[in-house]
Amino acid sequence: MSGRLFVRVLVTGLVAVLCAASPYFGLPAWTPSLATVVALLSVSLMGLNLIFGNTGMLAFGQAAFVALPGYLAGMLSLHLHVPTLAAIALALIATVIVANLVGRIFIRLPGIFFAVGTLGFAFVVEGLARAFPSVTGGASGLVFSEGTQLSGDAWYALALGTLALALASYLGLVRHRYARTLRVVHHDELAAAVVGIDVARVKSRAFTLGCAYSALGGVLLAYFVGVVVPENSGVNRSLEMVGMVMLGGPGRVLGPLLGAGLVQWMFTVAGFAKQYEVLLYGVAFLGTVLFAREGLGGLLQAVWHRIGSAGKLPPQVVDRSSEPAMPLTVGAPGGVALRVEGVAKRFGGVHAIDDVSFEVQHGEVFALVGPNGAGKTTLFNIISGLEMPSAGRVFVEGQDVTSAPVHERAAGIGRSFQVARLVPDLTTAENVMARLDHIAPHMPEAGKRAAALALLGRFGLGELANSRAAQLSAGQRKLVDIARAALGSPSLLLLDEPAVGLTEVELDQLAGLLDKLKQQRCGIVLVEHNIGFLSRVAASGVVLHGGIVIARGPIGAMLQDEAVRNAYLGAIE
Ligand SMILES: Nc1ncnc2c1ncn2[C@@H]1O[C@H](COP(=O)(O)OP(=O)(O)OP(=O)(O)O)[C@@H](O)[C@H]1O
Repeated sequence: MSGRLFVRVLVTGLVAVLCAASPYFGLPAWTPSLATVVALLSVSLMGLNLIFGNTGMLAFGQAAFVALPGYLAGMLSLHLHVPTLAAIALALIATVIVANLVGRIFIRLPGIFFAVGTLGFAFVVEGLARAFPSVTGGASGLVFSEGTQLSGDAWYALALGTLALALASYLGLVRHRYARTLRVVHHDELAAAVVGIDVARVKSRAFTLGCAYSALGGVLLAYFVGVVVPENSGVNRSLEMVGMVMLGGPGRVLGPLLGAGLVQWMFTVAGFAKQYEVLLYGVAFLGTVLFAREGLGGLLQAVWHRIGSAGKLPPQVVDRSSEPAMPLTVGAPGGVALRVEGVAKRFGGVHAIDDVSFEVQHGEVFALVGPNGAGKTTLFNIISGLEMPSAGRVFVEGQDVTSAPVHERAAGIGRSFQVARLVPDLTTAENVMARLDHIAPHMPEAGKRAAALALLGRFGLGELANSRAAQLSAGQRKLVDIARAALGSPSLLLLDEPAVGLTEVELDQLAGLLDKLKQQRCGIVLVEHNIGFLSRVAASGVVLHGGIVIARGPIGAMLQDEAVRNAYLGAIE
């Protein structure tokens, strides 16, 4: 263990021990009982943090999954006389099953509908708790007496143990590959799908897993407090949970603990001056949203990094440009990388493209040209799997991929966008690794890093490896986006207006990059309005106009064609 790491572990351990012992210091209102509530609530909030903070899903009804296991366990004990531990276990299993079903239903809904759906679920759970008083205790709730069999200190120890286990599992889970995957999904679902992430599956699993944490904290909290009431599962409670996650720092490991600790302590202190309670909440939440969006966790992390990096040299970029980035899957010389066969797409009454066919060879740069609205993006979306065609077929390396989902095509098809779709707070290398996570899932972390550095080095972008994407110029981001698309030597690269916004130097860099990709026998399809650049790098192509192919062949002859000049005059002259 290095000296610096040893100091960090020692400091962390000391702080953890001090925090655990703090309820016995006689701080105002900070008692073992309150600390038990905070610890168990933090476990529940960790679930919401995973769903909302890490994955970006607007789960506004999370309290339902905190209260539900309490109700289920209570009803099993009360009505069916199931022993306590078995009732808790069964209640947890049932809650996770319900969460999985709810997740599967709502996860495919766009942001606000997911939020409203989860709110609706919270209403349903609260409504059921009120509607059947003979089973649920109605407005006065279900009372548990089992919790009193443990002393206050024993409860505190149990809560701390549960929190420690939850934190350890969370830290083990949300790192490296999984952390990057969640970041990319959170930031940009379309880019996530194109780098190979099965977005619906990732979101559904994160939701179920998050609900499992919420349920664990919730069921223990119900036994500790001795009662579960309908309000515990309702919308107000759910929104308070969101507020606590925001206050602690969304996506931060310690965010739930900090948020729960501060809010519950404020709540207890303000309890002595009840009229200030809501005002305190309001000020704390507004202050977070307006002035500290990274929450308390973000502030602490900044301080921690400052201490950790004092006197430390900036990370060295290792030049691995001479190493192969990954085993090259080189296409057969002269083979067909892409065949588009009679593809059509209708959006209602709009014929975006109609009966488009062409082939792209390995090692060829193929131009897809046309005025705005010609159907180029729609065609790219169909080839990469973001849209299904209304008619026709798409073959990559001779394989019919027409109905394959986008993430399953990612290894064979790399795609870049008009505006680079990188995650701003990940480094350049991490953004590149996010693609490797899914096209080479079994590669060890160190191997992925080496492969990312090698790729960036080979394309002259090695110096950017440790910079956050937000620090790069627009042109640099674009080059990184293109290099990332080329990772793993896909059979086919779809580049959407790669030259837009690049300086002369960057254009030369891009031309060099395309040359290297041609040598790797990659088939490249280029949508580009910069005719000078196009003529420099592409040999042949097709011109689309109004969704149909109006010209095809060698680039020079194609652009001289009368019909093309009429349709596309502004761009060519
Ligand atoms: N999701 C959609 N729903 C309805 N119409 C659409 C949709 N996507 C594209 N279209 C229509 O399909 C046609 C082709 O659009 P597309 O974006 O593919 O053209 P483009 O050549 O990429 O244009 P640009 O260069 O401006 O991006 C346009 O008429 C557009 O309005």
